Amino acid sequence: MADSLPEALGPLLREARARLVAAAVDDPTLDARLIVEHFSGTTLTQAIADPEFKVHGRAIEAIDAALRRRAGGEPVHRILGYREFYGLRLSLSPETLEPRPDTETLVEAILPFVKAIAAREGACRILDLGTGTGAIALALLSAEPAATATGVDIAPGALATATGNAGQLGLGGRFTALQSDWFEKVSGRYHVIAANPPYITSQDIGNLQDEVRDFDPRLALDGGVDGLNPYRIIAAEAARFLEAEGRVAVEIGRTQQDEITDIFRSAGYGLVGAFRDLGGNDRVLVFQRGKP
Ligand SMILES: C[S@@+](CC[C@H](N)C(=O)[O-])C[C@H]1O[C@@H](n2cnc3c(N)ncnc32)[C@H](O)[C@@H]1O
Repeated sequence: MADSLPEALGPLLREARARLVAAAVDDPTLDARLIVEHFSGTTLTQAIADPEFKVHGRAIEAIDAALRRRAGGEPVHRILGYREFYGLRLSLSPETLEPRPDTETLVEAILPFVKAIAAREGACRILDLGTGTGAIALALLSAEPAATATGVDIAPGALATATGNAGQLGLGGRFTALQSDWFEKVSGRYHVIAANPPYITSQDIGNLQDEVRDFDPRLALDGGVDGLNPYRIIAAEAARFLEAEGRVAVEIGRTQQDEITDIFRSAGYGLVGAFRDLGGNDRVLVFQRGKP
């Protein structure tokens, strides 16, 4: 049985960090802070200004339980139940992928086009395929007030979470959730089709970091035998749902740029933008139909 946690905020943070160091957690300082602040409702400023501040017993119990889960390998954001994405707090659920900072590259890549269309036409319609928490759609809606988005997912639990997130962020009036196997139930035409589809090969799933393999849903990760199945479907079917001059923006695995460009070229699209993530990896491709 581990020692009980101190009540005073400063020592509590130190002990929380020490437990995570002992469990060889990757970033023990940050995770200890996130857990203590979340369950005690305190801030770093408070810990510095008033380290003797007493945290109440129920919060200590919750922090203790959360530290045990983290030490047992559960990702910190799964324990907190939310993750920040593009400055938005998004709730997670068992059926949603944890949105990653790499995916913010897609938002940044397509946002200038979304804004240009909204300025020219007074509206921009976005289709977010495999919306998960709603991350991509909601980030774009938060940045462009004239945009509307339909978030598609095959997982009903993901759509419930995305709808909840849209409501929490005051974006519910411009976000529609649609349960569909990719385009199966989609109708209408969109200026932007965005997707961060599953792109890990089925055989590589077992080699992923434990925190990804054991806690992100398999449906959000597995892109089939070569990891490219969802891109083939999107490239083959997007044209019927795109406005003239519309763009398709996809997140990709870091080694997939050439193969995915070929898939879209064969379907009549040209590559009009390629973007790297902050780690310098190829991460986002933007296509337009009829371009060389
Ligand atoms: C990599 S996750 C991306 C989630 C979110 N867009 C993000 O970037 O954080 C892929 C998403 O595609 C969804 N998905 C998987 N297969 C699908 C299908 N056949 N039709 C629609 N969505 C699917 C999964 O449920 C998951 O939410």
